[in-house]
Amino acid sequence: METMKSARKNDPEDVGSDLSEQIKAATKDSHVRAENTALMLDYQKGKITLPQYKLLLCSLYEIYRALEEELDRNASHPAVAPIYFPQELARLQTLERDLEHFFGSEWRQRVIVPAATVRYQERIRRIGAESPDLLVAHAYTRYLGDLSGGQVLGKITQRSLGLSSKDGLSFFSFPGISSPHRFKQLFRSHMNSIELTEGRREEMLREANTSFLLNIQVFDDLQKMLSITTTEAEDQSEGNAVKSNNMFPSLPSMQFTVGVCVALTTVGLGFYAL
Ligand code: HEM
Repeated sequence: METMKSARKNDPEDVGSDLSEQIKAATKDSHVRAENTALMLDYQKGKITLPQYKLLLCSLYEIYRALEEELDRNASHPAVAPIYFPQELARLQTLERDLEHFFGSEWRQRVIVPAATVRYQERIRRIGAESPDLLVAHAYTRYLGDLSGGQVLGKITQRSLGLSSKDGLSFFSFPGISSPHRFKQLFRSHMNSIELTEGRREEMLREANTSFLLNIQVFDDLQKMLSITTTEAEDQSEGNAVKSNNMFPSLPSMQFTVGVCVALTTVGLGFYAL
């Protein structure tokens, strides 16, 4: 209680008592860091490439799979229920459509993610099992981000990749939301209706920063994967293997195999090139 009060007193932005205002203020620096990752800077410069976008989709798929499964499972939890908007927000099916567009009907075998994505997924699943109220922080970070800067990123993706239709861009589209601005206000007001003790509120702000950090680590890992694939497999055609010791196929059995191989040999493994 005391910590929160003094934190607020020292905050130059005079943050009020609403969770939505507090979470925005608490994650302001993390947001700047996320915007300044190499991947997001490439985005802002309109330099996103198809391999980058495809890899990003794979990680987003795994992140939203965990997030939306945990939100569904905890839909009636008193903290989760107010921000549970599957009709308007759910991204999993949009990501499946986009992945199928780029990888074909066998896309599930082609989903590869870096270690940071596995950590993010694990964090969401643990929160869902042990502290479901904190799923609010994860939903906030991803969904309000998608409805904010994410809307611009969608347009940039279409332009950068020279896509003439919206195929492959479902992720950015929210047909159930006519005004992202008004929907974000609704989401914020629902967040503000959640009853939290000061202790849980502090936890929530911490978790939101953890969520941003996990996103940053995913973006950084994706850039590393890309530098490996571009230096080692530049111009390789689809289907050729590339080397990496930081990529995880998303199937658990495959992850285990990869883990064992990496541990035993520390040599790179073969994956399909993007
Ligand atoms: C190129 C990178 C990015 C740009 C240009 C960008 C831009 C923006 C802008 C302009 C807003 C304010 C919109 C408004 O006030 O209505 C915003 C809000 C937000 N962004 Fe980003 N963003 C980027 C990356 C990210 C990332 C990577 C995340 C998290 C994973 C994120 C999460 C959020 C959240 C949660 C909000 C809502 C803040 C609030 O109102 O509480 N953003 N972003």
